[in-house]
Amino acid sequence: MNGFGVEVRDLMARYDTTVALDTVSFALRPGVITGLLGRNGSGKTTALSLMAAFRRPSSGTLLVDGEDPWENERVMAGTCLVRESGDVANDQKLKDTLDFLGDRRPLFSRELADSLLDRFELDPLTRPDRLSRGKRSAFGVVVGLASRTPLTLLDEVHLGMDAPSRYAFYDALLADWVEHPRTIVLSSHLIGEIERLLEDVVVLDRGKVLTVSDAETLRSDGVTVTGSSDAVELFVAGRTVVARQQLGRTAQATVIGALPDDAVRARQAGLELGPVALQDLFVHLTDRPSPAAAHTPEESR
Ligand SMILES: Nc1ncnc2c1ncn2[C@@H]1O[C@H](COP(=O)(O)OP(=O)(O)OP(=O)(O)O)[C@@H](O)[C@H]1O
Repeated sequence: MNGFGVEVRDLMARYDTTVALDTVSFALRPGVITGLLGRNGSGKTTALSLMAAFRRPSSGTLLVDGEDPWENERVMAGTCLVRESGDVANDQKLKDTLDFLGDRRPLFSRELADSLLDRFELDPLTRPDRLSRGKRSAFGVVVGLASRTPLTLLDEVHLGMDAPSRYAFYDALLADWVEHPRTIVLSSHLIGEIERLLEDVVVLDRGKVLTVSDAETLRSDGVTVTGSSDAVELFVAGRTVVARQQLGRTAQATVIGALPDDAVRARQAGLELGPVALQDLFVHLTDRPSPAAAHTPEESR
């Protein structure tokens, strides 16, 4: 399998008095696209910065391709972290940055970079500080994908990009990963948009690991039930419903905790079962009801 694996054991990261990661353990499978998900401040950027050796852990073990990444030339040359800011020299022409990366990164593809510049309508002779926010993000995407590093870490890189550009990014990422498999970590709040790309998922919450799973197993924990409102309500009575939708007389409810006889019961009731959106599961997993709201019945969304 191509790509670097990552092993994280009892990892702690502190900023003065703030504990950003609290004895966190998980592994990233080599050659797999993993979603690193979590609410604001859950520790995603910190975790990615540690993997890219931008920071040192306070304690614990972090291995990238079996080695400590800190000041490790081989591992650092094989790792590319692109953050929301783009992580590129602002005062250099895009073309010069790409020339520099082409010299420095052995697997860098200038052909891919040029085709992505075209796709995102980026002028190679301009500089990042003259670009709009979305175009600057798009250039971060160009750098991240064209580097083809064995470990590619993309931290909210799509911020500011409009929907057509984001979808072009997702398509390009998937197409290039299929041709050149490598380990890619995607951090994003737009879970609905990226979920089709993700094979594995790590969910962080307040500096702790909430879930580590392959996306399919995670999804199989829930089910959507669609049909006439009354039948749906009867089916989900007493169960954990995390989302509801209503279209005329047809209702859809998303239930967590699939039961073995769900398929039979649904057929008998004339209901259709379907897969759960990762976004709904994520909201459920990371939900923190306020004390006042904890006793109110579940509301329709
Ligand atoms: N430079 C810093 N100095 C002090 N505290 C920091 C610093 N960077 C992050 N933190 C704190 O560490 C915790 C984790 O932050 P981090 O940026 O890793 O979260 P995140 O999941 O990437 O958040 P977001 O989704 O909002 O980008 C937060 O409590 C944050 O306030």
